[in-house]
Amino acid sequence: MSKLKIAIQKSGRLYEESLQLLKDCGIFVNNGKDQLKVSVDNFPMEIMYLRNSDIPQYLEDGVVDIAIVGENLLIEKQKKIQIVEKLGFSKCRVSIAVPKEIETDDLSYFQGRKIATSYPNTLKNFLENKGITSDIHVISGSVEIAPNIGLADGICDIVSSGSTLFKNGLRETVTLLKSEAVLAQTPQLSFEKAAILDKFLFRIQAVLKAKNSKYILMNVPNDMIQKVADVLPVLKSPTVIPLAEEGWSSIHSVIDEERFWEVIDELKENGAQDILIIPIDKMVI
Ligand SMILES: Nc1ncnc2c1ncn2[C@@H]1O[C@H](COP(=O)(O)OP(=O)(O)OP(=O)(O)O)[C@@H](O)[C@H]1O
Ligand SMILES: O=P(O)(O)OC[C@H]1O[C@H](OP(=O)(O)OP(=O)(O)O)[C@H](O)[C@@H]1O
Ligand SMILES: [Mg+2]
Repeated sequence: MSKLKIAIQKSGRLYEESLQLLKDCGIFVNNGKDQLKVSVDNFPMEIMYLRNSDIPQYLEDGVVDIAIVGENLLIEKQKKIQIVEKLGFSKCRVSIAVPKEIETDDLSYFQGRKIATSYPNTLKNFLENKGITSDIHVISGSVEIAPNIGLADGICDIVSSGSTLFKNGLRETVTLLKSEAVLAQTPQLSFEKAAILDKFLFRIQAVLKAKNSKYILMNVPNDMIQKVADVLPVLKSPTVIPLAEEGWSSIHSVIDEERFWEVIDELKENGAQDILIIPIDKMVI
């Protein structure tokens, strides 16, 4: 029987959340990461632990079928690889930064100047579109140090919290792109493997939907049920269960976590009390 080969980062920013996602999908990995190729007992899948930066090539060559990889890296490596699902973690952006004393945010500052980066293709395309010609200096890590050691006038690198820039006396000026972890697939997938991918994707989507949703329950006077139901931005219609106390009901529903904060005041104004918000483990709609 075929197994779907998935590449996961061996160590780094994507590693833990990638494994957690597999676990949330009910896919249990027995071995530690020192073993670079691991089989899964309860799902037709084989896991390969690889460097994030090598993954786009492996996908293109069909060495692996699918992978969890940084979206920015797929853009950088310019491979024709399809993103199957955005996974919502390892969110970051690729930005240009300058020493904080440099006051301009204008890209023309970089005309003829030197920029250090680990993402030369992304930067080159961006600058070309803006009509700027710079000297792109490629380094593979610790890019933020470059201006301090006189290696470059600015940098182009990943920014998340901004703390690495701050600690190195740099200031973010222009954002080139936003990125998050994605599930990507090789261009050619057999019929059998595509069917396994569908099953895996179904599980991933159930996990992702559950992450963004909460189970909500509250007590409401019976004459206010309709008004409260109108306020709740719910999936279908809420479940209404009578309370032991005459004239009151408990309303249950599922709500987007973000929307909850928008409607909480209106729920209270319409008589909702004892509002509980509970995490959901999986969600299949
Ligand atoms: N500070 C960060 N916050 C959030 N996401 C990040 C951050 N740094 C990197 N990422 C994302 O995680 C991915 C992996 O980054 P990481 O630094 O772990 O590996 P890498 O340097 O790209 O590669 P390799 O596995 O080849 O050593 C990046 O491509 C990016 O999408
Ligand atoms: O804005 P922040 O939250 O500070 O994150 C940004 C930093 O994180 C990444 O480096 P990482 O720690 O992955 O080290 P690396 O250069 O060895 O990949 C990136 O290259 C930045 O240096
Ligand atoms: Mg990194």
